[in-house]
Amino acid sequence: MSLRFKEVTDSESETKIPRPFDLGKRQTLDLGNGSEILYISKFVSSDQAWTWFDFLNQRIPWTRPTICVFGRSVLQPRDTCYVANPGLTTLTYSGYKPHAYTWDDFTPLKDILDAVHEALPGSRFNSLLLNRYKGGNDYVGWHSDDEKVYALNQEIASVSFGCERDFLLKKKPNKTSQRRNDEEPPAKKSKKSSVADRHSFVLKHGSLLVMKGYTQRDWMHSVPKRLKAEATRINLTFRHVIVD
Ligand SMILES: O=C(O)CCC(=O)C(=O)O
Ligand SMILES: [Fe+2]
Repeated sequence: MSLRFKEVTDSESETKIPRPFDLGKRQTLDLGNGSEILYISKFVSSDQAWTWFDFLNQRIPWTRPTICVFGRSVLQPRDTCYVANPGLTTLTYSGYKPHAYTWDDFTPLKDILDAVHEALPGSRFNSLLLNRYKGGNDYVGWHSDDEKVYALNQEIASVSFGCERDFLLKKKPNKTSQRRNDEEPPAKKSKKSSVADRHSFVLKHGSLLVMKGYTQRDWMHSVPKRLKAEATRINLTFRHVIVD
């Protein structure tokens, strides 16, 4: 059923290819209706992940922009930076248009992108949103990455470094799920939706989480405040802006 993980060990790639990447255990979570989460807890070794963390923490030109939420201007509760292939449509989210740096500005980002492409055959990401959470007060609220520049079924690959944080998923109350649940008797309906419509992951240092299929159309995600999480976390979400 949808709550169970399927585990696959890709031990061949570990022994044959010398690299800092350990694609050991892959877990998949079927969210239903064409949405799926893939999680690789040891995507990169801890040492490699700390090397990249230090580079990103020190060298990325982090900014904390003012964004517009429900018509009000607020300081975004985390630092951010954006990198994209030249010539792509400009990204706008919450009324904010981040400056697009190029991959050449930060060479290690190309290495991380290569590692992600290698782990996800067939993927071709062309942009990257970086987030830095400087402690448990920093967060990202419930949202979907469903801006017009992305396809409805775009895959997003999320790499985490530093402090572990909870990543939550919540199903949108959409028509698709309504139609499916209409076939159930009312008592069973509410119980079923409360169990399977929320999931959480602890995103580890050096991990890769992939939101696949229609996850952005049908689900929301968040990284909530966690007052005990004192250390800094850096997260990279690789995306694909539609090219006409
Ligand atoms: O920090 C994370 O794990 C998620 C970030 C995120 O959802 C986003 O940048 O859209
Ligand atoms: Fe997101």
